[in-house]
Amino acid sequence: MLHQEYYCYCFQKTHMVCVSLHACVCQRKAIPNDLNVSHGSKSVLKPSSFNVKIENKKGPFLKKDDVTHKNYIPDEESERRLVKQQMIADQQQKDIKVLKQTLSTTKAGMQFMQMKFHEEIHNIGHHIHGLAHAASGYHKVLEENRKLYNQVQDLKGNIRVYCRVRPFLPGQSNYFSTVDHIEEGNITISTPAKNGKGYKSFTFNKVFGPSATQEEVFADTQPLIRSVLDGYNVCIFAYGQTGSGKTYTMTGPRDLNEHTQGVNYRALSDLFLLAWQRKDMFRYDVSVQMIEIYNEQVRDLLVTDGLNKRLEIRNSSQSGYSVPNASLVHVSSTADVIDLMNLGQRNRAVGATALNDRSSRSHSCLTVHVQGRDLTSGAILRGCMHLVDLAGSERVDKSEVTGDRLKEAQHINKSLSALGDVISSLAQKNSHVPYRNSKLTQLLQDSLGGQAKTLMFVHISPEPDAVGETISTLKFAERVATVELGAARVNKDSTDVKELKEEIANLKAALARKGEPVSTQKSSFQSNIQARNVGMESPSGLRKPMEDVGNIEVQSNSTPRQKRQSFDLDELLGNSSPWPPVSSPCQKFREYDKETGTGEWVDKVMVNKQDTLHEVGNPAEFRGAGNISDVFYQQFVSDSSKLYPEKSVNLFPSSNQFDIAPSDDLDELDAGTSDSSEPDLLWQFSHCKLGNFTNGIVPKIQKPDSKQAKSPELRSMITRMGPSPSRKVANRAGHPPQRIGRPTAEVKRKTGNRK
Ligand SMILES: Nc1ncnc2c1ncn2[C@@H]1O[C@H](COP(=O)(O)OP(=O)(O)OP(=O)(O)O)[C@@H](O)[C@H]1O
Repeated sequence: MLHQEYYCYCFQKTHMVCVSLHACVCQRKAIPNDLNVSHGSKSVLKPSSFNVKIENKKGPFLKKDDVTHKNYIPDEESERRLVKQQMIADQQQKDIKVLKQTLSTTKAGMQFMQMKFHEEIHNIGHHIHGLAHAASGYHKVLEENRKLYNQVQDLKGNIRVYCRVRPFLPGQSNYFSTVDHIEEGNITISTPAKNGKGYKSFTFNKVFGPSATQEEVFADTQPLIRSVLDGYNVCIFAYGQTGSGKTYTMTGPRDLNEHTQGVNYRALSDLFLLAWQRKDMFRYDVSVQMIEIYNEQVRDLLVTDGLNKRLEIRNSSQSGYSVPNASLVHVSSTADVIDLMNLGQRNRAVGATALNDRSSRSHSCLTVHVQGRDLTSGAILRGCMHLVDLAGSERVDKSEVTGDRLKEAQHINKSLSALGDVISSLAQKNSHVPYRNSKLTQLLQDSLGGQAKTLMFVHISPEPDAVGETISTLKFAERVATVELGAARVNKDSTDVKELKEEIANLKAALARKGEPVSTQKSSFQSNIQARNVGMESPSGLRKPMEDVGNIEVQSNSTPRQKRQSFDLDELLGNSSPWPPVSSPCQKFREYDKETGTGEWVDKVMVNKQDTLHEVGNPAEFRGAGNISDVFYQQFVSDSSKLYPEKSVNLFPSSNQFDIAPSDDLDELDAGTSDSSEPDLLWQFSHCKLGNFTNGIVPKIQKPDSKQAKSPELRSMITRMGPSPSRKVANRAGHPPQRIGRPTAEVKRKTGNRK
């Protein structure tokens, strides 16, 4: 502003100077005539070239007489004129001086302005540079924000949602895409509207455009997958309308190569790589299951005999497995995985529809179980990863399916709508979540409502005629993104907890023994081991399903009455042999475990609740569980070789199905856990409420006698039980052995509260 004023001022000055100069020139024009007249040939003022020119111009018009005549002008007059001219000359000198001054002031002003101008240009340059810097940092900040947002979501446990847009297929090159633009986590879809075009934007954790490669997609998924090795449960599922690219993302195209491999292959390769990198710290065992849900039936995709067993989905918190009867195959290299997946893909139900010539007609799930043993602390980490390729939703009028295909489509749509209901309930934080309405939601129960890290790939097709499905798919995905699972938790067993679990397993084995005649026990055990070995050594390399190998207790034909008798402590103690070295059964188990390489797939809930154990439980009380195990051990296992191997077998999840002293609580718990909550098994064990040992772990088919848990024999036995020899040393160190019966009432109350 200041500069502008100054500039105006200078302009005015300059203008004035010009006007003055002009006046001066005009005056000067008049001078020569006067001078000539007054002095004749003696001119007072030296004629300038200008004057000369004027003179010359005027020359032809001046006559000789005029000049002569003028010589007669009186001196007075000429003097007066001379003075006047002198005055004019003086005045002009003054004006010139002023003009010179003005000129120099103007010059200075101009210089000042120039300087200011440069200064300003420089400042603007700086400013622009700053803006350019800020602009370049803007994307960095955006990226940072996205990361932070993801971290916050992780903390809240939100389901992550990545969106992927399929490119046009060959032959569709002249189609218009409905995807208007993609920016970071934003995707805008152009929709047909009454008056021209409308736009709808959606925000997700990440959006992959049509040109995104399999490698790029995996790079953003890798950290999640890697956390399986750290003991987290992970679920990645692909959702979208039929033909939108779900199988492509999860598995890859038909002509599979290193570049086109999907998330499944890359995930397992990466797990092996990481396991190898950590080999000095951890020893990992990786096993794989692959199933599909076809027309609401669960089928094993890793069968080689072509037989289709009917499989059941269980709450995995009870056994560590969602589908315990499905083949579980130990894998130790990427090549193993590729073989298995190829087998699974061959067994999968696919069919041609008008929308996809190789449409998946089932939901497939590849489950990877990882168990890591910390070589220094002995702690066990257990992670499980579901990689789910859902069948695509389809409008049967478009897919033009009939007959079997139509039936499949109806099942697919029904189960996807059940998934939608579950998501809605979770998003609204309803107390009841209808997981039971479909096999798919039962399978995903732990991943959608548990403490897993869950990622959904939502797929969309870019074709204009799919825009309706695209919008509804994206709306569903936005809803999924609002579901909070709670922060994911690591499944980690400290060595203490591991020991306690082993003792619990021993106890269960002993209880099982008590109710069986010795001959039956032996044959039962042998047949199971045989079954196991057959599974291990089968040419296909596939293991026998878990239920076949670990379910000795279930096969027990002992009656509840017989079991109840087993709790008579006097009888137990009376017949007891000396304390065996306590380490031996566990040691046996470990050796067996090493041999088979199967690992101890133990109940997830037990692990998850170990903190609770430390918080609320009296360690001495907890140790009591070991006493029971030891007592039974003495009572029934004089020949330890008969028992120990079985104990190791019992450590497998299906051993949880052992039923001895169920209570009324059981049914409630079972019902309660069926939909959303998980039983707190370890907590119950930790309080040595023997009657509760089987809570939540008995299959419904074995209807329990609820009275037994509260039998007086059992109570008295618990009350009178002393510490285990294994814990005697600890007890002697200043602590009197604590009786475990005393806190029963309190324990009962706590157990009740937790339900
Ligand atoms: N990102 C991609 N790049 C190249 N081709 C792709 C991509 N995604 C999908 N395709 C191709 O699109 C077709 C349909 O993909 P795909 O079979 O994976 O769909 P889908 O969602 O699994 O279908 P459905 O639900 O019917 O099984 C296939 O030919 C596949 O190769």
